[in-house]
Amino acid sequence: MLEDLKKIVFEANKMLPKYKMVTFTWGNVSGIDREKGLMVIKPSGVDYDGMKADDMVVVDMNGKVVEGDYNPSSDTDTHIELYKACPEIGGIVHTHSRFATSWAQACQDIPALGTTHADDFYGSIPCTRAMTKEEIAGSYEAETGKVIIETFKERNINMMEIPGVLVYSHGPFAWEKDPLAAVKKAVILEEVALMAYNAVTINNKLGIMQQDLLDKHYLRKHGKNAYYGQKKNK
Ligand SMILES: O=C(CO)[C@@H](O)[C@H](O)COP(=O)(O)O
Repeated sequence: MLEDLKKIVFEANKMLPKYKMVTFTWGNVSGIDREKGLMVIKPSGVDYDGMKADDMVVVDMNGKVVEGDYNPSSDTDTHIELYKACPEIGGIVHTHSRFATSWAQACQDIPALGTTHADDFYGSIPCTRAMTKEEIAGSYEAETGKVIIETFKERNINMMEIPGVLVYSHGPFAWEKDPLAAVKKAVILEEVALMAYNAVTINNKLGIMQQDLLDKHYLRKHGKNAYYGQKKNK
């Protein structure tokens, strides 16, 4: 039901200020009803404090508003491009969380340095290239989505194994199978951005963590024999 999705997307958006992922009206969360071909997203520039579920904006997959009184988020076309590219995505989050945005502004991948990172991202979190003048002058947000997809294709990264990206000079996007899980992933992305910043500040000669350790932790949570949250064997 679209009303249920609006409530979920609303709750997910309200988690952003709760987890201190945004200031003022920055950031946005969306969800998708693939059967109806509709996306629900935060209204643009509306304060989180007074926001209601009914303020969420419903758009079709061309970005046309089909329900809602406000303009949809200015990042709507970026979200749409990501949903079109990866059918497994059910929720997308964009924030300006401080440390992830700092890595995006520095145009540096967030390196995989520890098991906290490995639990949720199967490798370094990529930063996109700078966009061309034409891309910026054109449909910037849609082009942003296309550049994200290009980054993952060129680097042969599975979007659900590393469900996050840094958009150069902009900030992080994170995604998951639903909006609430996507917000959790965005919070973890910010945490590992902070940890990585501290680690490289303490030791600027750090390399990426051992692949064996990365594999063990990622697969322990996401592999076919996942351990976390599973009932113990009889
Ligand atoms: O990067 C920007 C603005 O610089 C946007 O991503 C805002 O952070 C959120 O915009 P709306 O979702 O309110 O349109």
